Amino acid sequence: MTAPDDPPMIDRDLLESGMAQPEASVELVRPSREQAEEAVRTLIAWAGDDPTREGLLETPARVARAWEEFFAGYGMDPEEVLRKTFEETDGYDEMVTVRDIRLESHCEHHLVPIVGRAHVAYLPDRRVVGLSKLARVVEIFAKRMQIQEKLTVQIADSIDRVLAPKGVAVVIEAAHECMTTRGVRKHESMTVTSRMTGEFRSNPATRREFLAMIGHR
Ligand SMILES: Nc1nc2c(ncn2[C@@H]2O[C@H](COP(=O)(O)OP(=O)(O)OP(=O)(O)O)[C@@H](O)[C@H]2O)c(=O)[nH]1
Ligand SMILES: [Zn+2]
Repeated sequence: MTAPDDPPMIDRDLLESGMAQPEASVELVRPSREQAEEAVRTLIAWAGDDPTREGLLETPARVARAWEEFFAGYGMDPEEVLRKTFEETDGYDEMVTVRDIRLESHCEHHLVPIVGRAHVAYLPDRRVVGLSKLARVVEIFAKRMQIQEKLTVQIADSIDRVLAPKGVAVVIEAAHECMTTRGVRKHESMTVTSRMTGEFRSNPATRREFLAMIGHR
């Protein structure tokens, strides 16, 4: 039996499967699919409806499947995706920018959608990465429970770590449904976050060039 003051345990299988973020430090025991569906039935009843009526009978299973999509990013390794690079670039050393990457995430406070766009740029140092991989990295971190600031940093820093470029810039513009459909209900509000590393941080001209590329006012 575990003594009450033992250090918290991390479920190793869960960590290795990638379903837990590495910074997790509390006990993580992954419930079964059936337990997850039961939790949905509980929420339906708590909201005031009858989970046994025909229209809602399959809802717990559908919600579980939807969550597998919404949170698929726990099972994926963004650094693995970035590891395949190309060095035959004929000396290309200007900025590479992929802008307007559609972003769909969920806020970790209310578990409701965050929807917007991400713009990702880097200044290559000899090697470049497949363009789709930048969008894949956005996708992997977005498909987790997030706050926009952390999402922005995670995308930029993973590219920085794996590609070791001269700099990385990430800007995210997004609407948070927890601010639009509930709570303060500010329908038009957009949250803009950015993370700049290397030359994007140290050189105002590089930063300006990037902001012009993504059409920032
Ligand atoms: N910094 C940050 N805050 C977020 C993000 N997504 C949602 N939030 C905020 O998280 C906060 C949670 O505040 P709480 O006071 O604990 O929760 P709440 O009572 O539901 O707050 P209200 O939304 O103001 O009704 C709210 O201010 C949300 O707007 C995010 O990506 N980054
Ligand atoms: Zn929220």
